[in-house]
This record gives sequence, structure tokens and C-alpha cells, in this order.
Amino acid sequence: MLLELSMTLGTLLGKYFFLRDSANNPEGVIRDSRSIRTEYDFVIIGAGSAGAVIANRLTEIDEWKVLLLEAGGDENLWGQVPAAAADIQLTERDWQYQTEVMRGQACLGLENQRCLWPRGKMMGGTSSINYMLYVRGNRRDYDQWARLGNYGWSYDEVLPYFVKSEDNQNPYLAGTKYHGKGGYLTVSEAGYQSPLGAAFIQGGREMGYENRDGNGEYQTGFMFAQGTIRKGHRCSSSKAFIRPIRKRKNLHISMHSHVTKILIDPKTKQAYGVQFQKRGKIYHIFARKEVILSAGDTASPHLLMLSGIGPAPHLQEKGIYPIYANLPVGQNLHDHVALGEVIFLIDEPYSLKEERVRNMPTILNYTAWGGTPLSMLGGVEGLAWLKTKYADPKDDWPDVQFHFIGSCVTADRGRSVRYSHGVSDEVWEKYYLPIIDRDCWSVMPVTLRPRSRGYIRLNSADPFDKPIINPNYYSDPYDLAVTIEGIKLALQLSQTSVFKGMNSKFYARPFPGCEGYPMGTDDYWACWIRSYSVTLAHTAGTCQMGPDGDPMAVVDPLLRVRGIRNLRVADTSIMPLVPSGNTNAAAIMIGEKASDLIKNTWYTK
Ligand SMILES: Cc1cc2nc3c(=O)[nH]c(=O)nc-3n(C[C@H](O)[C@H](O)[C@H](O)COP(=O)(O)OP(=O)(O)OC[C@H]3O[C@@H](n4cnc5c(N)ncnc54)[C@H](O)[C@@H]3O)c2cc1C
Repeated sequence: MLLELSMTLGTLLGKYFFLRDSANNPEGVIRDSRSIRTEYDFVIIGAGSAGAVIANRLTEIDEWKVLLLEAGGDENLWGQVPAAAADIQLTERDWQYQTEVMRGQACLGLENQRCLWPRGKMMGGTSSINYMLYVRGNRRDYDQWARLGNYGWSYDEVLPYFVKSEDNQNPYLAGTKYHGKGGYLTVSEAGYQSPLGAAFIQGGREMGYENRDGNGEYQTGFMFAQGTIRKGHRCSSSKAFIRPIRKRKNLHISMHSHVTKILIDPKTKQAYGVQFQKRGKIYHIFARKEVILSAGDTASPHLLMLSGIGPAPHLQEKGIYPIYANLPVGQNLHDHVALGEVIFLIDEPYSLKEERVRNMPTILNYTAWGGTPLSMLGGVEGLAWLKTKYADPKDDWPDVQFHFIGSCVTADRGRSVRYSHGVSDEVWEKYYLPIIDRDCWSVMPVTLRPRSRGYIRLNSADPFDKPIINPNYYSDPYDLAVTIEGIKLALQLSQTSVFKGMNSKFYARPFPGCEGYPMGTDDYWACWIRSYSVTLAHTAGTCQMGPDGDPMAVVDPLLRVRGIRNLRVADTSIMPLVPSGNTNAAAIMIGEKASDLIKNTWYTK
């Protein structure tokens, strides 16, 4: 009752603070444009992390008319609260995809043995559903992209685009050459730290890792997480890039507009528009200059295939005429998949349990000032990049990332996080219920440069039919081996004096399905990883960028779809290799760079 009352109060106050819709409120709500023309210079599909940036940057040129189409609606109020990130999943603002069953490989302990595959379906796309961690990846990642023949994408060439977007609130960081001040995207720390967060940094030091800015000169080390948050509230790509410019006359926005096909002339191979459905009506809109596909790692390849671009036999089998045959659309899918959580129980009352996070004082305080446990980035306090025995000890190119959480899945007593991970009833009852009242902390270790490759394919030619998603997790044993070493590093962290001081103990109950393996052996760790596989949704490669002659390339280094004129892809699907970190910042960087590539092509003064 008290909780409900405080939520209601918080909501009312929140409405007052965030959603005032006055013309001069840079965060005012987004509305559909009153009328839609039949022709624009550019049509952008998807208002996500990358698409929102492109809509902003292209409409900087007054004479360009731009239409931004988004399948979902606007963000909602609850989605602004960082600690409630998991609550948005499995709602209408999530596409609610699921993977195929990967028999014997992954997701074995999850509901129906399928991994959930969340993606944002609203303004801001997945940046409106994500955990807001601001991470760029490693210098070597982008240099590797360039070495593969993707000219213009080396670290030194993409760094200015990361910096351009950013408005970093931390004075120590804002002044360095690695960070930006005054950009549209607010980046800051959560404004609240639990005693466990400080312990994480100290534990890292004891293990020989420095406390440093993982987005700066060196990546290896431990840090308090930086996030895309503004005054303690989510700063999605839409809040950052669209809300402040939503009244530009040359930008039209149409939400609830599901693009079903890109219109391509089969003879000239030129894209000339899109078909979309809104409230049961079908629209055809034409693009004088370009169609820009920013529908994300899953929907972009899906839409290309629906439009006749992809492996010809597969398209024909589904009854689709291949306009440009045999581009490897949907191939090379790779992702960061983590072991759900390595849990450590403690004797001190430090955990971010629901009753300590959602109560009247924290909610009211949060609504007014932003800096309470509710501003924690999906509960993630710290990040670390570490080297296992498989990484080059001399190189600053760590192979494992830790997401450090000052609680565990049980913190909300099974209300939300459990479902967002897809934990089955059996696992919940056998593994989690026994510790539901305990204080705990946890680590999600993830292999940063996975070698397993999967695919996205059509289920059918119906654009509303979800695609087949098979990430093929852990098909390459390397991915498993690195995560196993990650678990060992997490155990090492729990043995540092600071964590021992709170009597941290690995929660060693056998995970359901793995009881047959002796606890602590590599076989047991492998079984656990394959059972409790949780995607971080850093999917890359499904419309891969590559130079001429690269058989896996769907787009060229200027992001133009091969063999088709006036069609570009700009989102995480173009990444040839996933960067060594979370992918939202990189998606925004891709949006910034794509905008310049488009301006270079079309803008003549
Ligand atoms: C639960 C979760 C947590 C995450 N946490 C983090 C994190 O903490 N930090 C981080 O860096 N990364 C995180 N990520 C990943 C990161 O947010 C994504 O990589 C990034 O947002 C992808 O950006 P994008 O532009 O490629 O696609 P998206 O942001 O997904 O944009 C695609 C847009 O296209 C729209 N669309 C799709 N199909 C159509 C269609 N047919 N017609 C019209 N519109 C369409 C979608 O609705 C969406 O708005 C997380 C992802 C998830 C799912």
C-alpha cells in the first residue's frame, strides 16, 4: 500500500518534471507530424540509437526534407527510471523476439530452452530499453575494422564521432581528449554508489587492476559505470537527439509506422521509397535521394530480405523475388552472451534489494534530484575489463568484461528481472528461492570477442511474422573457455580482502541440470554457462560492412548496400566485428558517421 502510494506520488511528480509538453521544453513529448507528404529527400527507417542521430544531423540542412518512421510509439515515464530498466522488457515497447532452441548449446535452463531477444520498439529504439551503460569498446576493435578494408573506420577516425555526440558531466573526464562536452548525448555516473560499488573498485586494485576510465586511453581495469543518463534519468537517443529538435520544419515523424518493404526498382536496382502500415492503412512514400535503414541488428536484415535482398534460394523458398541475389544478409550474426550471474552471498545489509530501492524517501528524492538507488544503471554499478590466460598479457586488449551488480536476480523477489532473463519456474524454485532473503552481489562475465556465428532468416514472407534467430551461442569452444576463465576471475575477486571482509561466499548450490558435474570443475562451469545464457543484445554483423571482394559484405565502407543505389544501412548490423564492450555508444557513433557520409554524397553548397 505504502509502496503503491509512493509510486503514484512519484509518477505524478515525474509527469510534472519530465513530460511537460511546451514548445521550449527540450524534453517535451514527441507527437506525430500533422501531415505526411508523399515524397521526401530522405526516409529513415527506425528511430533507434543510430536512426535518431541521423534524423537530427540530416535536418541540420534546411532544404532537406526528412521522414523518420518508427514502428513503436514514444517512451513512457517508467522507462526513464534507470533502476527499472528490466521492467520495460516483455511489454509492448519490446519486440519480444526469441531465439531458436540451440539444442545442447545454450539457454538450456531457460523457459522453453530459448533465449529472450529483447529489442526496443519505441522512439529511441533499444537505447530506450537498455541498461544505459556508456561504453565504446577498445581502440584495437576499430583498428581491426579498418585493417579488414573498411577505410575511414579506424579508432582515430571514429573517436571524433564519439566525442561529437557527448556531453560528459564528469569534470575529470570532460576535459580529456577522449570525451566531449556540449553534445546532445548526456553521459554521467549514476549519482549514487552502494558500499559494494566502492568494494568492487578496491577489489580490482587488489587483483592488480587500475581504477580507470575504460573509455579513455586504456581499457583494461575497473571503473564505476558511466551511463547515458541526465540528472539521474534515462537519456535515450530520442531524448538526446530528437526531442530538442522535434519542431524542425523539415523533419516529419511518424510513429506506429511499421515499414513492410523497401521499394526497389528491379531493373535499375535503385531504392526509391518505402511501404509501411499505420493503423491498418498501407502507405507508399518516395525518397528523392536515399532510404536509410536503421531498424537494428534483427529488423534491418529482416527488412532487406523481405524487400528481395539476400540469399536467392532462401528468398525464393519463401516466395520473394530476389532483386539482388546472394548478398549474405543475416549471416555473421555474433553477440555478447553472458553467464546470467555468478552470485556471492554476504552478511552485511548492502544489497540493492527492492525494499531498499523502491520506498517513499528514495522515490521522492529521486523524483526531485535523481541521485538515489533508482538512478543506478539497471542495477549495474561497476564495469571491468580483464585478461584471462587467453589474452595477450602485454596488450591492452582484454578478453573478458565484468558487469558488477550490487545485488542479484532475487533482489526484486522474482517480480521482474527473473522474467527478463527467461528463468524457468524450475530454476527459480530450486536455485533462487532458497536465497531470496539474502544479501548478495553478482558478476556477469562475458567473452568480449566471440567466435561463434549464427544467422537471421525469414520465417515467411509476411512482414509481421518474426524472423528466425539462431545465434548459435558457444558453437565455438573458445567462447566457452574464455567465460570459464571469467568465472574464475570473479571467484578471485570474491577472495580479495574487501569482499572477504563482508564474508562474501560463492553461492555454490548446483544449477538445475548441472548436478551431475562436480562443483568447481570446468565441466560444471561449462554446463552452467550453457544453461544460464543471457544475451547482452550486442548483436553485430547481420548486414556486415566490408570492402569489395569481401564475400561477407552486405554494405561497403560508405554503408551503401552492394548492388543497390540510394540505400544505406546504418545501425549495429553493419559492424564487421562486435567491439569489446556494450554497443549503444558505437551505434550512436555509426549514426554520426553515416550522417557525414550522406552529407558528403549529397550536400553541395
Ligand atoms: C536489454 C538490453 C540492454 C542493453 N544494455 C546496453 C547498455 O547498457 N549499454 C550499451 O551500450 N548497449 C546496451 N544494449 C545494446 C544497445 O542498446 C544496442 O546495441 C543499440 O541500442 C542498437 O542500436 P541500433 O540503432 O542498431 O538499433 P535500435 O536502437 O534497436 O533501433 C532500431 C529501431 O528501428 C525500429 N524498427 C524496427 N523495425 C522497424 C520497421 N519494420 N519499421 C519501422 N521501424 C522499425 C525499432 O522499433 C527501433 O526503434 C542493450 C540492449 C538490450 C536489448
